[in-house]
Amino acid sequence: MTNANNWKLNTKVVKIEHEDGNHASIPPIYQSTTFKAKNMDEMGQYDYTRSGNPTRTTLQEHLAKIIGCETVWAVNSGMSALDIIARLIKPGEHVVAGDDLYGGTQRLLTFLNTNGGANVSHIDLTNLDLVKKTITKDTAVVFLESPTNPLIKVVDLKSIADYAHSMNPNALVVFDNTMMTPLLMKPLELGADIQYESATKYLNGHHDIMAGIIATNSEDLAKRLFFVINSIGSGLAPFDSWLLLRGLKTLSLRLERQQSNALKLATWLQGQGLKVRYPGLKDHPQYELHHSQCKGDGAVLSFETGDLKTSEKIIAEVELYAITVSFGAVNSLISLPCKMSHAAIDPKVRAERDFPEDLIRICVGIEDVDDLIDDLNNALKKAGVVKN
Ligand SMILES: Cc1ncc(COP(=O)(O)O)c(C=O)c1O
Ligand SMILES: N[C@@H](CCSC[C@H](N)C(=O)O)C(=O)O
Repeated sequence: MTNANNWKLNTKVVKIEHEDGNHASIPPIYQSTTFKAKNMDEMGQYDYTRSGNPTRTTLQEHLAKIIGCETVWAVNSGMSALDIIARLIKPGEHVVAGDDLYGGTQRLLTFLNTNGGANVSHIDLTNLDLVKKTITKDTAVVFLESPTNPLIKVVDLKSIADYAHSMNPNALVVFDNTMMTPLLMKPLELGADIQYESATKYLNGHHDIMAGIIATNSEDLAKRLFFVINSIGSGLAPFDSWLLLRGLKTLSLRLERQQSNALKLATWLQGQGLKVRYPGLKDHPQYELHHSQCKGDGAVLSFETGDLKTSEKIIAEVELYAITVSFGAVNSLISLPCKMSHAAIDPKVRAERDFPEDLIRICVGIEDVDDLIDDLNNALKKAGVVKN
């Protein structure tokens, strides 16, 4: 009699089930393109790594347990995950997407829109009246992300999914859960048909691989998604699958420290009189909504200084934070989204969407929070934002 189904998520992330025949404690890396057939009529489970690989299977099954879903496919980046999902859209179909999605997501959806692949309406998904006006019986797919990167806006997944399905039972609600991870949010339980994540971020946690995951409870969707993955060859490579398996073991521990650091840093920044966006702050406009659908706040925050040059000076002066794009690694990062992660969005579009050019994004790591505050304090002083 096993108790495994009752294990808490903190346990499930650590306990990787696998069997390789030699009883290795850690899942081996099957760094092999091909697998031998017993004979010409019996191919066995694996033939070619594009179609399937045991290390990738171990990862996918492990993730399915963590997410609590039927199927997970591991692919070679978060963008690849989106591309695979987008191939389910038929030419000209109506797609509704947020106006504050990650820059790369916006770029791919814009490409689809301008190349006849889809008819995309980008709207403010925090406005439920607008959502109801825009989603119709002809809407085929709704793309959501929450909290958004980097404006930290929260969308009401359950209400939007219920409404989309009431208008069109076949509509696909697709949720990008990169910011929250399966530990803090369960999009499939809230009505999403497909959940995807850039595993490059928190799931791996060490900024040493690119990876994406796609999760669903629908057997039909799982098959259609696998058809695309196998056809275009976007399954995650064995070594990257192995690194992701390794990274996942510390996900819960990393997130715990990152979130506690993020809340302290956000509170401190707010104390300096800055406009801070973080869902853990009680005055976040969607604090209640966020906490009704998530178990934590993540570790990405952003703040405005009111002046682009001041923001640039702060970023130039920090010593501890790496100036890089991306988030979810164990070390803290700082960036200017309008010039870095979100440069792919036309500046005119950014302005229309109230995307502040001076917005600084911080992705909080696991360092000692006192050092993180000290370093930022020094930079704020040098930039003339604080006096002492
Ligand atoms: C919210 C979000 N979704 C998806 C992606 C794309 O993931 P990847 O970089 O792994 O392709 C990113 C960042 O790149 C992201 O921030
Ligand atoms: N040059 C890259 C930028 C990647 S941004 C990565 C990440 N999602 C973030 O928000 O920092 C590109 O063109 O995609």
